[in-house]
Amino acid sequence: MSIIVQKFGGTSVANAEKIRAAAQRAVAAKQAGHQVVMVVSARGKKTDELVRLAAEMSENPAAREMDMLLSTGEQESVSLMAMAVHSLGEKAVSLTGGQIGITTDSTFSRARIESISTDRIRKHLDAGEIVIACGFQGIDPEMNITTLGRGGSDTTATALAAALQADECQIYTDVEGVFTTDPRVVSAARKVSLLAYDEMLELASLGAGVMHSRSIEFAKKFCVPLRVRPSFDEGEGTLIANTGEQRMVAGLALARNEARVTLADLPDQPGVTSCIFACMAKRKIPVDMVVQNVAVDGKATVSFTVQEGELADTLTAANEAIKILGAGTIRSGTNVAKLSVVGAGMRNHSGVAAQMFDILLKKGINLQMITTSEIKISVLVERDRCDEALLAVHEGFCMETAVPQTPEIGIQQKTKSPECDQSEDQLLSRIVSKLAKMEDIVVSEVQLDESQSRVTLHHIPDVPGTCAEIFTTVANKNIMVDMIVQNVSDTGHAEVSFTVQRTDLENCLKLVGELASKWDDATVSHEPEIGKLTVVGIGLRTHTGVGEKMFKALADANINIQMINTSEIRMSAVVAADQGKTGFKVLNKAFNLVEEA
Ligand SMILES: Nc1ncnc2c1ncn2[C@@H]1O[C@H](COP(=O)(O)OP(=O)(O)O)[C@@H](O)[C@H]1O
Ligand SMILES: N[C@@H](CC(=O)OP(=O)(O)O)C(=O)O
Repeated sequence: MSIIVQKFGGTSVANAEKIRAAAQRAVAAKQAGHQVVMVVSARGKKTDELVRLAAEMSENPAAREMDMLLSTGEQESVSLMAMAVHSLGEKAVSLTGGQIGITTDSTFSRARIESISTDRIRKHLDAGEIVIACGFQGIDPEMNITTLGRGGSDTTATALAAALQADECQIYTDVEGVFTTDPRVVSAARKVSLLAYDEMLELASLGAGVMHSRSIEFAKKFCVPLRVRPSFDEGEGTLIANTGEQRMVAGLALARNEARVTLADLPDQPGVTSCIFACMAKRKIPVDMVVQNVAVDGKATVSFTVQEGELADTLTAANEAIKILGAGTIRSGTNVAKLSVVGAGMRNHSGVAAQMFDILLKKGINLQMITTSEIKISVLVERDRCDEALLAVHEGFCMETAVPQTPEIGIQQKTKSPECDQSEDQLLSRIVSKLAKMEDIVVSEVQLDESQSRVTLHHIPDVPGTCAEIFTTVANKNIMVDMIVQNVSDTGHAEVSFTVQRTDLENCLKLVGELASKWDDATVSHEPEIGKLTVVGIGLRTHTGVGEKMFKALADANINIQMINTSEIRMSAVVAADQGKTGFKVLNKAFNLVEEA
């Protein structure tokens, strides 16, 4: 019999009427012939209330007691839900995380799921009961109650769906589905019918609040079709699954509360990035928008962003790194927000970044930092203008219209869509079947690309429009740009590096040379042959250990890193061409992957 998991978020169970409506939905699915598992969050703002209550008791409540407290919000709603189902004449049983058999590690307030025993759930389902599970919680090996981190009920739902091999995991919420961007911020946002796992993974980790990125990791790893649906009507919502659709721009995400950190005057030698990542990973700080540009005068600069709430911890970790490295200075700033564009089709189009930069130029918004990955572009902008930036990019790409928009700038390359590649799915399922713990990191592949060159523009004006001009000029000549990194500037001048195909290098140098000659003191440097090493997997950025492992393996092999970019599905490092093959070997070893002959 088919199993359906239905998750109801806090807003969908906020009062008795809503609880009854959710119960009716589960009963309807049951009566349509499915076995039904409901995952329910705490009602309305209950979890926030509990957090406030704890703050009244203590400035620094014990983590164990916090989890004990917060888990009660879900316990309240599952029992009410079971009563509602009973009153509709169906059998139902409510279960806590521990009763279900969700075992986690002991990291209170952000525990990771280790395993789920499905025996008890199956017994209840086979007895014709609707199982109503508490979201967001589990139990550690010492029987302590743990919670999975705020918003963690999505994770419970997809993890249960994965363990039960459910036919669909439905996430019921207070909007029609996943929109091109938060519909509460941009009223013209449009609901998207279909998204690829990778697109949703990137959107969720870059700030789209509708889903928790960890839950998409489960869905992708275990191939669970996810459907985000409205709890208030019969809308079909958004299906998140493997799809070959190649939209240039599928969605936008805004992370408002970012902080930027720059470590400058670092020695330009192997091990620097590794040391910084290790210090961050030790404190479990997820860093994003990591930008390391080519060194100038033997001194390297690494910038990255973290959530503002993590800044104090990050600065302590950065100080530690500098002490270990024996050199370096730290700068940081908080009035910034990160705006990201995500779309699986951008991997084949030369103009998405150029068009985004052009849209922001027309608003006079400066790009303080840029990083791109295969299917996303992130820029750091002034926080006070981030809503304006979001709106402008949404409008500029005509995202309110249902027809996929192709950028006006650049061309589309004809390449096959990787999502349709079945061998990739098989590779993934082989790796997932060997995981010791459900939330272990999945690294499926290491790639070496030896077909690219690196181009850097030094000392360019740090004003709106510079990058728009560079990348529009390049895209208009049909040159495909792969990685782009631009570091934070505190000097009025910036540096931007990018990679292009070696066959396009000559053309590209001519174009950027002409541009650079217009700007006082701007110069161009390049490296005709580089190696681009990429680690491919799922949830790479949110698991802080992946960067640490990657950069340590490269440092141990004495390989210097010239450029970095990171995303949820890929982490890339540019190294010297003659070190590419060694890098490929050591990374395969570090991630226990069999090296291909
Ligand atoms: N791209 C997006 N699409 C849809 N909703 C989004 C998006 N980005 C952010 N949101 C916000 O996510 C909210 C739903 O998530 P959440 O409040 O966690 O719901 P729940 O209580 O059901 O878990 C919506 O109300 C919406 O404001
Ligand atoms: N109640 C928890 C878990 C959760 O996922 O809630 P929601 O589904 O309402 O986002 C929280 O507020 O974090």
